Amino acid sequence: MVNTYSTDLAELATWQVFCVVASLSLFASWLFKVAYGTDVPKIKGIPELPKAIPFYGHLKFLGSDHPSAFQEFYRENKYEVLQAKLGNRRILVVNSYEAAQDFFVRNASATIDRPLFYTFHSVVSKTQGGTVGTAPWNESTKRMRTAIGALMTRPAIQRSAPMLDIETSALVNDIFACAAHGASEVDPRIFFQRQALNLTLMWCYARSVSSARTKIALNDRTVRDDWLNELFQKVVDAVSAGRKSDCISAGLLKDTSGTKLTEAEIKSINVSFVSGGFETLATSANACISWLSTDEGQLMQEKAFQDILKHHGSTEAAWDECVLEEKSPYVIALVREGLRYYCPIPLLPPRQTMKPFTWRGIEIPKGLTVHINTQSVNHDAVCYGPDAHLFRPERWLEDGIHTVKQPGPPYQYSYGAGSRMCPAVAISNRLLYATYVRLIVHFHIKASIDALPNVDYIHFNEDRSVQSALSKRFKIKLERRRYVTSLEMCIERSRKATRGLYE
Ligand code: HEM
Repeated sequence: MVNTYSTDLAELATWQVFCVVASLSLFASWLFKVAYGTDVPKIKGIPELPKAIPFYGHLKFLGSDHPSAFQEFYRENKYEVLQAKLGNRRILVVNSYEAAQDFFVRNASATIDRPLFYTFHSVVSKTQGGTVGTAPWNESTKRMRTAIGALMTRPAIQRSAPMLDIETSALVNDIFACAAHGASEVDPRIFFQRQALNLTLMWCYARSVSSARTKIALNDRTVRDDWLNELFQKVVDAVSAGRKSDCISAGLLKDTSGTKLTEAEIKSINVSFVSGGFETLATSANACISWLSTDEGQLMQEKAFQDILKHHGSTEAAWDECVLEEKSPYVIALVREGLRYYCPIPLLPPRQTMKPFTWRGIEIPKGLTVHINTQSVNHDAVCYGPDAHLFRPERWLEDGIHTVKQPGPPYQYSYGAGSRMCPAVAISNRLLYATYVRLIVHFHIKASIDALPNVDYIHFNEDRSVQSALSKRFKIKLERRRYVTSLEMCIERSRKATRGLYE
């Protein structure tokens, strides 16, 4: 007779073994998925970076400077678009100008979304709310972009001229004073940072900051967040009390149109403006001035000076008009070349595909993260010619010498392109134009002998592991132009014209 007790035990043992094996296989399959899997499967037809490792994907292979690693790979292998794994996220990186146009301009509606990142959206952005530049495409983002569009019209920018006047005039005055009126050398970085920060603060909250507070605000995120909340609350109080406050926040709070924004959305626009504007503008201006200060740059300053006089008429007219109109083609070219050459954001904030589309016969799926490698696109020799690696404003002018025709809008990718392109292109170009004009008409900008700038388009950046570039420190000397004596008069005229406009 069969012993039922021992049969049961045997069955139990088999069952236990089965359960252990099943659990182990489930665990192994889960582990494999976590180690090697990606949110979107591999895309057929697009080359993938080599040397992915479990869990990290290509993060270690890419090192701390992702744009340069991708750019190098494009140069060596001619891969205009590459795929890579960052942890378990599959990304596409676009490295050539032509492919960037295909993805962002010709397929603008398919690349309008932005991905959600746990760390950013759940942790970092808790303090001030997210920015428009990191928000996925939804009804709220649509409303915010519409409101921003209305703030960036040509008449709105013309109305901002006094703000630009105050800030560019303050920059010239302060930097010259700090350089002991030409007697000593000066590190210009903090002045450009303060100019950009003040511009966005005035715009959003009708307030500016002292240099001491700029330093604290630049270095301490918590202080900055508290302070932005404080500034916003002041505007809310002023609007509730019926007091006049001439700024974006007040305008949006009082808006009675059908697209009225919530307070959280208005705060988000403010934070987007302050964070979107201050690092980018300051980096572009600082880097361009570093180039101008070199020996080669002296010739460019001279060409710019002559062109400014030709198109504005006189130094004084240029000082007054530059905040209202960009008349000098050479300075316009200088602004454009400065942005092309020194990318304030070398790898653009990611987009996410909203719908599938076909690119050169390859199916690009929905829900895929796409980055534009601006550093690579802006130095793409196929688009800009064999001298793409040189800083040459003349490439944007008809000079009859150079045969490669430069691209039309967006000219370069530092502002991005397509449906989520930077909405502040016109005002940023105007501020950079006015800054260069006001410095060039009064000074020869010369590099320091001991603290030379690094003018290389990759190595100018102090920390290549972070999203926004920041120029390494250097010093310049400001020598007054010999026959131009109107500096103090110009500064005084700006001061009088804008007195009492802002606190
Ligand atoms: C030289 C100056 C600037 C540069 C190089 C720059 C660059 C950029 C770039 C690359 C993007 C992402 C574009 C894309 O995904 O295609 C962006 C977005 C944005 N920028 Fe700028 N920016 C500058 C100045 C400013 C200023 C002054 C403001 C506001 C006052 C501003 C506000 C924004 C906003 C709100 C977005 C988000 C747009 C969206 O996601 O829909 N930017 N900017």
